[in-house]
Amino acid sequence: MTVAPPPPLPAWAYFLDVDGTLIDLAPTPDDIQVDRELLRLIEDLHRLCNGAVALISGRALADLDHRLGMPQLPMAGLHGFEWRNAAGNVQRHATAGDIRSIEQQLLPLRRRYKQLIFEDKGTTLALHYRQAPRLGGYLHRWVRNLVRLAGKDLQVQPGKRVIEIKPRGHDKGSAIKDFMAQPPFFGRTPVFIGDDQTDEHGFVMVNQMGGISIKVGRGRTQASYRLAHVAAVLDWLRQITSANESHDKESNIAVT
Ligand SMILES: O=P(O)(O)OC[C@H]1O[C@H](O[C@H]2O[C@H](CO)[C@@H](O)[C@H](O)[C@H]2O)[C@H](O)[C@@H](O)[C@@H]1O
Repeated sequence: MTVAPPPPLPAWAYFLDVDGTLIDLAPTPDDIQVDRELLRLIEDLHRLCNGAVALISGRALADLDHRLGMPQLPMAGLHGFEWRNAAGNVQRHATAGDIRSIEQQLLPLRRRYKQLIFEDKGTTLALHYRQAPRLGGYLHRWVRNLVRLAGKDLQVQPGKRVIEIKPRGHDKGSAIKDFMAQPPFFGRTPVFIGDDQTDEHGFVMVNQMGGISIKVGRGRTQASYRLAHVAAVLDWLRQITSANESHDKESNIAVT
């Protein structure tokens, strides 16, 4: 069922997934297009919501900073394993599990299937098969088995044409909970928008907090609301900025 979310309010706290939510998916992680209009929208939202806007991504903070160039923006990276709060303090959670051994064991797969893209994010690893979708089932079984044999400290996080291996203990839900305990998020109604399986942790957390969870696109979800695609997300968020523009215009008219 498709339920449209209510109009957004500047008094809420906004947690935004990146790939597939703010930015259209691309053939490879490096191919995403970040346009100026998106950056302006994020900046406007951040200002109009008194700073209560954070990105919640599977990408690393360094990657997001490199692509977006917004070093002041609160963000959680690596599915919740690192985060930067509104004061600019960066925290990286301690991890267990031998991710380097998994990296070594993935080498034969990478040598055999040249279409696979391997993303080493330090704390987590991602194996992308968007260029070879038919390998998906086989790769998922292979990696699941590998991670199971490695013990209980690591887990598989499936995503869109990607299999990620990450430590247990943190996720997008825990990142949102951490942000909500601090200013300027504290006391606001949390909104989380995401499109992928890793975002389900965020939806569950926001639902528990009485917030607004929004799934982008199709598929089973714990989210309460749905938006069809990236353009619909941006249009929905723009209601805040355009309402403010018309308010400014009205005040200008009143003053002059
Ligand atoms: O949590 P997100 O911000 O949505 O990040 C999830 C993963 O996104 C990236 O991979 C996905 O997007 C790529 C570019 O569009 C696409 O080629 C790939 O198939 C998708 O899975 C990123 O590369 C991962 O590190 C993120 O975890």
